Amino acid sequence: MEENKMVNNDSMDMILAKAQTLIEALPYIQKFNGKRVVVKYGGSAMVDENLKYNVIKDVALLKLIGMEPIIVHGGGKEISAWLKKIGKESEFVNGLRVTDEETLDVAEMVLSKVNKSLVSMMQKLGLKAVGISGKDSGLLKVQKKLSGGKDIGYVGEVVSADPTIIDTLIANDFIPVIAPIGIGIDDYHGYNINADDAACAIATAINAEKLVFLTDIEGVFVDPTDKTTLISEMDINEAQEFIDSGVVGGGMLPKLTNCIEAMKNGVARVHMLDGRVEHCLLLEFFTEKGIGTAILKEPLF
Ligand SMILES: Nc1ncnc2c1ncn2[C@@H]1O[C@H](COP(=O)(O)OP(=O)(O)O)[C@@H](O)[C@H]1O
Ligand SMILES: CC(=O)N[C@@H](CCC(=O)OP(=O)(O)O)C(=O)O
Repeated sequence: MEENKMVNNDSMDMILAKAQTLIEALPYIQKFNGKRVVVKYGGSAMVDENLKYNVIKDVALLKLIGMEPIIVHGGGKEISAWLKKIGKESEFVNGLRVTDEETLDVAEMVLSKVNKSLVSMMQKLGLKAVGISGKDSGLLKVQKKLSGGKDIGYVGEVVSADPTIIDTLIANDFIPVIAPIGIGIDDYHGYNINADDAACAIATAINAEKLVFLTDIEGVFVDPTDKTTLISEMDINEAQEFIDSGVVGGGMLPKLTNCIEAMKNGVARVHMLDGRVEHCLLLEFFTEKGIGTAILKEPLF
C-alpha cells in the first residue's frame, strides 16, 4: 500500500477517540432536541476575537443539532472603554452602571455594535441570526431600578418580558441575539439593564431548558482561592445555603440569586461556565462530567 494511504495506529486511535466523543454526546443531543437554551455571553470571552468566534461556532453547532439557542449579550468592558474615549469615567453601584442620558446613549450604541458583530459572525457560519434589543416588540419592559435606595439613572429592572418576538424568530429558524436595553413601562424611555438580569428575565419568560452564563471564573467555588473546590453540581437548596453562609460573594452573588429565582419560575437548569475556555459550551453540554457548575432541580438521567 502507498505510504500516504496507510492508516497508522496513532491516527486510528485518534479517529476512534473522535467517534467515542460523538457517541458520548448522543444521549444529550437526544435529550435537548428542540429545547431552548439561553446563553448569557459577556466578560473576557467577549473581548478576545478568537474566543468570540469559538463561542459563536459552539452556538451554531447547538442550533444545527436541533436545539434552540438564544444569545443575550453584555459588553460592559466595551461600554467602559468607549466612555473613557469621550472622557467619562464609569461608576458602578452594587455592580450596576450609573447611567445618565449620555451614558445611556453610549451604552446603546456600543451594545448595538456588539450585537451586530455577533450577528455577522453567525452569518459567516451560514446561520440566520437577528439582532434586537429588549426595546423591540416590547420584549423587556422595565421600571427604574434603585440600588440601595439610590437613584442611579436610567438603569432598568425588568417588570415584564414578552416572548412573542423570540417565538416568532425561532419559528422562522432565526437565532435571536439580544442586547440588554429595555423600554420604560411608563415613560417609554430607554433603560440600561444588567445583562445577567436580562438573561434571567428572558430565560424565565420562555421557560428555557437551560440558562448558561459565560463568565470569567471556572464556576462556583467553596473557596475561590482554592481551585480544587469547584462545585460541579448543586441543587437550588444547596445554592441558597452557599449564599446564606457567605461562601458566595462578589459578582457571583447576584448571579446565583437571580438563577435561583429563574429556576423557581420555570428554568430547568443553570450552568456557570468559564468563557475563557475554548468550546466551553460543548464541553459542558455534551460530556458526562462537564467543566463548570451546574445548578439543577433534579438529576438529568
Ligand atoms: N464562591 C465563589 N465562587 C465563584 N466566584 C465567586 C465566589 N465568590 C465570589 N466570586 C466572584 O464572583 C465573580 C464572578 O462574577 P462577575 O465578575 O460578576 O462575572 P461576569 O463579569 O463575568 O458576569 C468571580 O470572578 C469571583 O471573583
Ligand atoms: C446597568 C448595567 O450595569 N448594565 C450593563 C450592561 C452590559 C453588561 O451587563 O455587560 P457584561 O455582562 O459584559 O458585564 C453595563 O452598562 O455595563
